[in-house]
Formats: sequence, C-alpha cells, structure tokens
Amino acid sequence: MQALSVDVAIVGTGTAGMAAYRAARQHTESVLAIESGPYGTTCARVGCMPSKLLIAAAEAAHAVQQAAGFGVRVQGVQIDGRAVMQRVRSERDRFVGFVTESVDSWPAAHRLRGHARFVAPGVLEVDGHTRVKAARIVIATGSEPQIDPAWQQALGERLIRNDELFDWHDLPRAVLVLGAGVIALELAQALHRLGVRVRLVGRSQRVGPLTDPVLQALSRELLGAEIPMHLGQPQPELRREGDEVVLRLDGQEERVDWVLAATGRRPRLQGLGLEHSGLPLDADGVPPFDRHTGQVGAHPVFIAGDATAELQLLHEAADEGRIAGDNAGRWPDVRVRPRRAPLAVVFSDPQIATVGRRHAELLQAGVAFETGRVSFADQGRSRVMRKNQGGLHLYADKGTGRLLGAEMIGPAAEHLGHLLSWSVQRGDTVQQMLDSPFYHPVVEEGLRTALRDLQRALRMGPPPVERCLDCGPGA
Ligand SMILES: Cc1cc2nc3c(=O)[nH]c(=O)nc-3n(C[C@H](O)[C@H](O)[C@H](O)COP(=O)(O)OP(=O)(O)OC[C@H]3O[C@@H](n4cnc5c(N)ncnc54)[C@H](O)[C@@H]3O)c2cc1C
Ligand SMILES: NC(=O)c1ccc[n+]([C@@H]2O[C@H](COP(=O)([O-])OP(=O)(O)OC[C@H]3O[C@@H](n4cnc5c(N)ncnc54)[C@H](O)[C@@H]3O)[C@@H](O)[C@H]2O)c1
Repeated sequence: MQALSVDVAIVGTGTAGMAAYRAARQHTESVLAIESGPYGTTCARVGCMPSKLLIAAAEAAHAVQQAAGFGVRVQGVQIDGRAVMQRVRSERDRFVGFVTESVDSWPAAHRLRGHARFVAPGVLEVDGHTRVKAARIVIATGSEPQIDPAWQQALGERLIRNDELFDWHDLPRAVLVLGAGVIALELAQALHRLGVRVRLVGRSQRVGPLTDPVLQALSRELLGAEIPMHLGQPQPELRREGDEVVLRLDGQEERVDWVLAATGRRPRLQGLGLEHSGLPLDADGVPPFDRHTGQVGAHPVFIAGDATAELQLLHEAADEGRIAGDNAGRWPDVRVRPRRAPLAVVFSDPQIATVGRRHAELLQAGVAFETGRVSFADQGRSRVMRKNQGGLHLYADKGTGRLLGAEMIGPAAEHLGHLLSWSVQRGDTVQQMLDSPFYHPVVEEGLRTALRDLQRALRMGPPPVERCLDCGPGA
C-alpha cells in the first residue's frame, strides 16, 4: 500500500472541498484532495444547475400556455421531451466541464481517487491502495438522499433520486414525487408544466420551508392549486408491477413510470470510519463543530458544506469550505470568520424565500418582534405581469426596529430575498430601509408596503395610507 504524509488532506472535491483546497494552498503546497465519485460537484452535475435548466424549460412552456391571459393566443404548442432533456444534459455538461477543468489544473500530486475513511486519528485509508497521514483533515463529503429502505426494496430501480432524473433522454409519462420539500416542489412543478402527469405525496400537511403559519398555508394553497398534491400520507401504498409503480390513493389506483424520492438529504458520513477518528459525534453521528472556524472541538479536523448538516446550500458550502481550508492551512493559528445572513430561495412559481431568522426560530428563541405584512394579490406591477399572488412577512426587533428576518412566497422572491438579506446583514432598521429609493412600478413597492406596516406595528411610524396614490397606482 502506498504511504503518503501531508499537511492537509481534504476528503471530497465538491464545492466545499474545492474551496477548501484553494484556501489551504495559500498556506502550504502539501495538500491532498481525495475524491471517490465523479468530479464536477453535486451542484453542477445533479443539483442546482440541471434543476434550474429543467425549471427554465418549464417556465417557457408555462409562459406560452398563459399567454392567452394577455390576449395572445398560441396554437399547436408541443413539448418535445427529447429536446428538453437534451438541452438540460448538454448545458449541465458544459457547467460540469468548467468544474472538471479547474480540478484538472491542480498538480497531479494534489489529487487522489478513491473512497477515504479514517483508520486512526489523523490517518485515512483510501480504497485499500493508499494510507494518508495528515496533520490536518477537512471533511467535505457532502450529503446523500435519505430514502426509506422499504421503498427501495419494493420499487427497485423505479425509485429514483434527482441524480438519475437529469440523465433522462426523454420526459416520462407519469411520475410520483415523494416529499413536499424544496427538491419535490421544484421538480414536481417543472415536470407538471412540461406535460408529465405528476402526483406529489407528502407525509404531513407541510409544503415547503416557510414556518410562518399564514405563509405556510398560502404555500399549500398556491402550489397545491397547480401541482396535484396528496398531503398527510405518511405511508403511501406503493407496489411495483413490471416497469410501472402502482400507487393507491384515496381508494383509487394511479400508475407511474418513476417514483422520485425527495425526502431530505443527510450528511454523507457513513462509511467514513468516524468511529476511528477520535472525534466526538452528536446524536446524529455528526462531529460538533464551530461554524465560525469549521473546527471540530480542538482537533486538527475541520468540516464544511452539506456534511455539516447545517444549511445545505451552495453559497454556504463555498463559504464553509473557504473557512475550513484556510484554518486547516494556517493551523494552529485558527481564525474566526464572520458568516453571512441566512438566505434560501426555492425556485418554484411563485418563488419562496427565507431570510435571516425564520418566524419559528424567533418564536423559539423568545425574541420580542413585530411583523409587517403585504399581500401581492393587489400589488400593481405583480398584477400587470399576472403574477399577483403570494405574501411577504417581515420581522423586526421591538425597540430598535432592526430587521431580523423575513419569509415570503410570491413574485421575484429571489430578488427581494437578496435585498432583505443584505439589510439583515447590515443591521438596517425599518426606517433606513424605508429611506432607500423605490422605483415605480416595481414589485419592490410591495416590500415598501410591508415595511410601512411593520413601522406601524413597531409604533415607530404612522399607519400606512390605504391605496396611497402618491406611492403610484397599485403600489
Ligand atoms: C436537486 C438539488 C438542487 C439543488 N439546488 C440548489 C440551488 O438551487 N441553490 C443552492 O444554493 N443549493 C442547491 N442545492 C444544494 C447544493 O447543491 C449543495 O448544498 C452543495 O452542492 C453541497 O456542496 P458540498 O461540497 O458540500 O457537497 P458535494 O458537491 O456533494 O461534494 C462532496 C464530494 O465528496 C465526495 N465524497 C463523499 N464521501 C467521500 C469519501 N469518503 N472519500 C472521498 N470522497 C468522498 C463525493 O463524491 C462528492 O464529490 C441543490 C441540491 C440538490 C440535490
Ligand atoms: N433552491 C435551492 O436552494 C435548493 C433546491 C433543491 C435542494 N436544495 C437543498 O437540498 C436540501 C434537500 O432537499 P429536500 O427537498 O430533499 O429536503 P427538504 O428537507 O426540503 O424536504 C424533505 C421532504 O421530505 C419529507 N420527508 C422526510 N422524510 C420522509 C419520509 N420518511 N417519508 C415521507 N416524506 C418524508 C419531509 O416532510 C419534506 O417534505 C434542501 O434542504 C436544500 O438545502 C436547495
């Protein structure tokens, strides 16, 4: 067996691992990045990018189908499933190509292929061919779908994950989506809009990530009006029949080609030999770590990205990788790094965004806060575009009026979410936000209405003017 000794070993070359590699290399040339799967990152290969490519095709189909609402009639619309999937795959491959080019540019001595696992503290064995002694280790192994093994057994290869979906060469006839979280909503709606017969089955009544009860109910109502949903089904009755899966729902049988499991992702830590690492593990088997340094206790081990079981998002993985890699490189001079305000977006239609501290987190922490609300049902620009549905709730600290967080489902949530998270990070007060420019007619005028409502709730401003004409019609 080959024996290597390095300053920093990085397990996993996804987004977090690649960022860790670059940061560690600022301090030492003795870096080894170990990868067991294909290069290219989850985000580019089977996550963010192919899902948004599929959604983009679905948006195009939906826009054509909705054109009649503007008096524009389109006849003979056809969705060419093969062409849709061809574009998804070829654009996906282009994004993956950029990533692999980057990894290929690293010195060969810095790259090792194979599955790494701890055999002792500071020692990794890679596929039985190499033993690596590392002064510092970064765990950046990502996450994997958590799937009920009983479904796997009953459905075999008809039960798929997002990974398989993006390799389709054509759109199927019918798909059952298990779960009502982020992946389920994005993919179920996209497939539905592309003409696939979709059934979404959720175990509870919850739809998507919003925790504010009013907005959670609105998510259920708005998305449930379009995507055929069966909620409150903890044990759906599923059986395989040849190449089909038969689902029994409310006494009726449905036949689908595929069952997409979108039931959450857990850190990919099994098989990593953590029991030999000398690291403490929490009840879920994850090493507790400091999110400002990435360090696990006082050990020379750092963890980053989806492997942390925290926010499973691309920008968080990149930040965590940079922090962990920099600290692994500079160890023992470990530095504390500030983190960004939380921001998460679901690319459903309407989009969903959460910013800063969510409603449930504020309640749980016993924070004294007020809420400002706006409905987009009558918001001017949203109505112009026939996107006038949804709501935005803003939460601000009583006494200081600082924005703490927001939840929304509605038009342009990806953009409003950014404005709001920047304000949360800066510590803006509601008054400072209201003093900022608002153009007319834009969706952001809806945000201004919510800010005015919040200012009134905080008792820091007058009640908002009903149908304020100097704000512009429909603001
Ligand atoms: C369908 C889908 C859509 C998504 N959409 C978005 C989005 O729109 N926006 C967003 O912000 N986020 C999105 N995400 C989340 C985002 O993709 C992840 O948060 C991010 O990719 C995590 O990066 P990572 O580096 O932690 O993990 P990964 O990129 O998965 O990298 C981990 C690497 O570690 C390797 N590895 C694991 N174990 C070992 C081992 N023992 N030895 C060697 N190598 C190992 C794996 O092979 C893998 O290459 C999406 C995720 C999915 C699944
Ligand atoms: N737009 C984005 O940024 C984006 C898109 C896709 C994925 N992601 C990331 O990927 C992560 C994983 O996505 P996800 O949708 O798999 O997770 P999720 O946590 O959003 O949703 C999981 C869903 O599965 C259900 N579920 C869990 N266990 C179940 C069981 N045993 N039976 C039936 N249902 C069950 C839950 O009730 C929930 O509806 C997200 O948390 C997110 O961080 C982000």
